[in-house]
Order: sequence, then C-alpha cells, then structure tokens
Amino acid sequence: MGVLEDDAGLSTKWTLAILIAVTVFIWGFHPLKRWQYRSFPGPRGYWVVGSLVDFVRKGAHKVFIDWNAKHGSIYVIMFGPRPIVVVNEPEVARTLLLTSDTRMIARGGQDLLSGDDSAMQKFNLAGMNDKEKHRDLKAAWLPMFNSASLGMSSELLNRSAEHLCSNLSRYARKKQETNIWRDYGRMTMDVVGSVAFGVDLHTQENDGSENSEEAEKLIEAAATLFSENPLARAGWPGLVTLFPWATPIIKPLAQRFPDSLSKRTSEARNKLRGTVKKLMEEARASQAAGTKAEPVKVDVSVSAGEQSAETAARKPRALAPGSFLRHMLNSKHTATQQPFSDLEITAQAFIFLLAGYETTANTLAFTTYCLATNPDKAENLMQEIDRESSQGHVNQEQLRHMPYTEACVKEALRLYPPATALARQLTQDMQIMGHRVPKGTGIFVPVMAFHHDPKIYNEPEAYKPERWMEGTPEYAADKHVQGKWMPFGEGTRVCVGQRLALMEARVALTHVFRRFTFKLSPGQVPLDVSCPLLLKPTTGIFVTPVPRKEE
Ligand code: HEM
Repeated sequence: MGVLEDDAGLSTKWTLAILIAVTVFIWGFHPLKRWQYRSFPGPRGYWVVGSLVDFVRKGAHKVFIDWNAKHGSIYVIMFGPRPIVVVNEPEVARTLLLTSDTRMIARGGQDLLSGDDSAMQKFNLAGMNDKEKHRDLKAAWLPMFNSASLGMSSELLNRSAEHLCSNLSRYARKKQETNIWRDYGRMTMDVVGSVAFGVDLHTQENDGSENSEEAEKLIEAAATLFSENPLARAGWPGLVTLFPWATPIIKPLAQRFPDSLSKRTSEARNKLRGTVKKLMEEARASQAAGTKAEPVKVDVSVSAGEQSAETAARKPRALAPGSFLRHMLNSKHTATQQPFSDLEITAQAFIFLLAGYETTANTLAFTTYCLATNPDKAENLMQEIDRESSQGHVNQEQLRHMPYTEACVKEALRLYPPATALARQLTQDMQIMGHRVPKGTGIFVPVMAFHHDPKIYNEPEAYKPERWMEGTPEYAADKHVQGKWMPFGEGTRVCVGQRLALMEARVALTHVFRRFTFKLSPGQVPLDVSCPLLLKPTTGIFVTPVPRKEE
C-alpha cells in the first residue's frame, strides 16, 4: 500500500514538472503575440530572445538589409516578447512617420533609470512622449535653429573649425597620424559648449592643462553613453527587455548590484548632468543678478610660435548672445505662458549636449573618409571651396552657393547615417499595407537599408555627391521616391538640430579642405563600422593631414 502511494505521489510530481517544463518551453516562443501578428512574415527567432540575438550580433546597420531581402515590404520581428513591425517601404514609412508622433521607448536601458537620470530622460525633447508637452517643448526649441539664430551661431562654428584646423596643422607639420573622428568629436563638443551654453568647454585644447583634462573627461563621458549597446551583454537591461513584467523586481536588484556597463554609464551620466547643472546654475545666477551670463573665463594663452589664425582661434570667447541656455531661460510654455522649470531646461541642455556631439562628429568623420577614398570628389569640393570661400569666415550666404559641399555631406549621410533606424510606437490601431497593426505596437523604419537599396540608388555603395545635384547624370540614374533619404528622421519627431548640424558640417569641411587633404593610414579601407547605438567607425578613422599649400 505504502509503496503504491509513494509511486502515485512521485508520478504526480513528475507529471507536474513535465507540464511546467512544456509550458515554459511553449511560453518561450511567445505564442499569443505571434498569433496576434500571424498575418506578418518575419524571422523565426530564437526561444525567449526572439530576433534580439541577430539584431545585436549583426548590428542595426546590417541586420535590416538581411531581413528586408528575406521578408519583403513589411514584417514583424520579436524583441524578446515584444513584437515590432518593420516597415520596409520608404514612401509608406514616410507617411507613417508624418502621422505618428510617439517615439518607441527602448525598454532595457530606460526602465532602469531612476531619480535625476529618469527625469532627464522623460523631460527632454527626444524622450518626451506626451503629445502636447512635446509640441510645447519643440516650439520652444525651434527658434534656436531659424536663419537668424544660425547666423549668430555661424561665427562660433567658424571659430571652432579654425581651432580644429590649427590642431590638424600641428599633426601635418609633424607628418603625424591622427584619429580624425576624435578630432571632430572635440570640435563638435566645442560647438555644443559655445552654441548651447555660451561657454568655452576647452575641448580642443588637448594641452594637458587642468581645463583640457576636465574637457577630456566630459568627452569621455559623452562617448561612453554611445559606446555599447546595453542589450549586447548579459546584464540587467537585457533581463528587463526579455522579462518586462519582472521590472519591479529587477530594478532594485540592478540598483543594488549594478553590472559593469551600468556602472560606467551611470558615472558618465552623473558627469554630464553635473556639468549641465553647473552651467545652468551659473546662467540662472547671472540672470538673477541682471547681468549677462559670462563664459567660464580661463587664460588660454597661446604658446610661442603659433600662427596668427591659431592665435585668433584660441582667444577666450565672448558669450554667444543667442545661446540655447539663455534662450530656454527666457522661453515660456505656449499654453500657460509659465517659464520652463530648471529641471525642464536642464533636461533640454542635457539632450542638446548628447545629440549635438556624436552625430555630427560621426558625419564629419565619414565625409572625410569618403573624400579621402574618392580623390576626384575631394578635388571637386576643393574647387568649389577655393572659388566661393577661399579665406576667412564662411557665412550662410556663401554656403548657399556651395551645393557640392552640401552634396558631399548628404551623400556621406546616405552611406553612413548615424541613426540607422527610426522608432515609433502606435498610439492607435492602424492599417499598414493591408495589415491591421494594433495600438501599442513598436515600429522600426530601416533608414540605412533604404539608403543602400539598389532599386532606388544606382550603384548604392559608390560615393557620388553628384546624385544630389539636379541635372547631373548621377541624379538622373537614381529613382526619386519620398522617404529614400531620412538621416534626420521625418514628421513631428524629426531632428530639431538638423539645420545646425548641416551648417556645422559644411563650415567645418570648408575650413578643413581649404587647408588639407588626407592620407589614410594603412588598413583603413574598407572602413570598419559598428552600430552599438549610433553608426560609428569602430575604432576611428586614422589619417595624416597633408597641407595643400606651404603652411
Ligand atoms: C548629423 C547630425 C545629426 C543627425 C544625423 C541626427 C539625427 C537625428 C535623428 C534620426 C533623430 C530622430 C528623428 C525621428 O525619430 O524621426 C533626431 C532627433 C533629435 N535630434 Fe538630431 N541629429 C543630428 C544632430 C543633432 C544636433 C546638432 C542636435 C542638437 C540640437 C540634435 C538634437 C536632436 C533632438 C533634440 C532630437 C529629438 C527631436 C524630437 O523628438 O522631437 N540633433 N536626430
């Protein structure tokens, strides 16, 4: 009797264990979600993780090109348990972007933020997902990028570009290699300092002084936030992505026992937030005192033997009259006419610093690489520069007469868009290309794949600035469909800094290619790129600047 009862108990336990194992196994394929999106084709994906593994392993710059070829115009991928629809048709994608205004929140990293970090994220223009508040914020940002404001910024952009050239000329004199990606990074951070905060952040000095060491730390912190995809390693963000329902348990654990990447990014965020807050406090204090906010003045005395252009570039700066911080301090909410709070302004300044730094540096580095590998195109560019702006500061009017310079940047942004895909989240059910897509679904628009599509671009892998100039055979050879070029996104969430970025890039290229050509170091072709968050040269772009004329 006793033996029989034991046997029955044992087999019940086994049955239960097998049942649980089978349920967990089936659950790992997310059958309900897959059923809901059954009309869509898409990669099969792995157990629990779905398509995340391929996304992280191949990188967002490559994986969509592969998936698009296999699954066609619209398909679904599984980010763990989360279905995301990929709209692989430029015109349809553009229409969708024009009507949908909510950015998809990347669960992993953002769900784990708390305190000031979380506030910075939620209140900044890019992270704000409340429709009304986003409109209000964007209305406050936009005047910073109209022609009049850009005209004021132009002077600062020219000075930063001159400073970059003085650094490049030092390498040129020594016939020394440099990682031009980092040089451009120092320049774009310099621009953020002057345009956003009206101060000299000293990021281009690189002379071992206290200021320059502090500046290096700032750059390092900004670079850290772009350096790794948090989903690429086994850590807390990955767990939240795979098991979002467990966030309330995971979050306190992640805070108590942070993994190494979380530690580094948290330190980086602290550094950046600290800098932004300090600048904000200084600006607020000087506003309260009724004085102009003064730049952080530090003696940047010129070392003996430097040239006069360098001397001009290294003088302490006057405060930019139209700096973003001052503009925001004077802005008001449209509906209530209340001024923005310190937290709101700090969050905007924080995202300006991040968004304005790496994107533009990568764009300039990629453009320089494209020109160094296509000397005939570099020659065309230099002819235009020599004709339209051979010396001094380049202004908006001159830039208007430099279509080839603009085309060089546009074409580099086509081949290497820093943001390789755009993300949205539907706030209502939608019908897309014959499929019903439920409210709440995440959407990816694979911009980089559009930019390399041979059905749109003739010889898509070739660098041809002429394809952006009407009347040329290269322009005629491409197909002209809306949405085929979207490095800055589209619709209400389009990049607010687009005009500044394009102007900054053209000003920098004008100064740089007026004075130098570039010899690529061995091993640079083909360029090794990766896409942890933004598309970037994996380690950099190594070149030796060669002066065009005797310096
Ligand atoms: C070449 C340089 C740049 C590129 C390629 C770039 C690209 C982008 C892209 C793709 C988006 C998302 C658009 C969308 O979802 O439709 C974006 C948004 C944004 N960018 Fe840029 N960006 C650049 C420079 C800048 C600069 C200099 C700033 C600084 C002012 C900036 C500030 C922002 C902000 C605040 C947003 C969020 C806009 C919103 O949600 O309304 N960007 N950018």
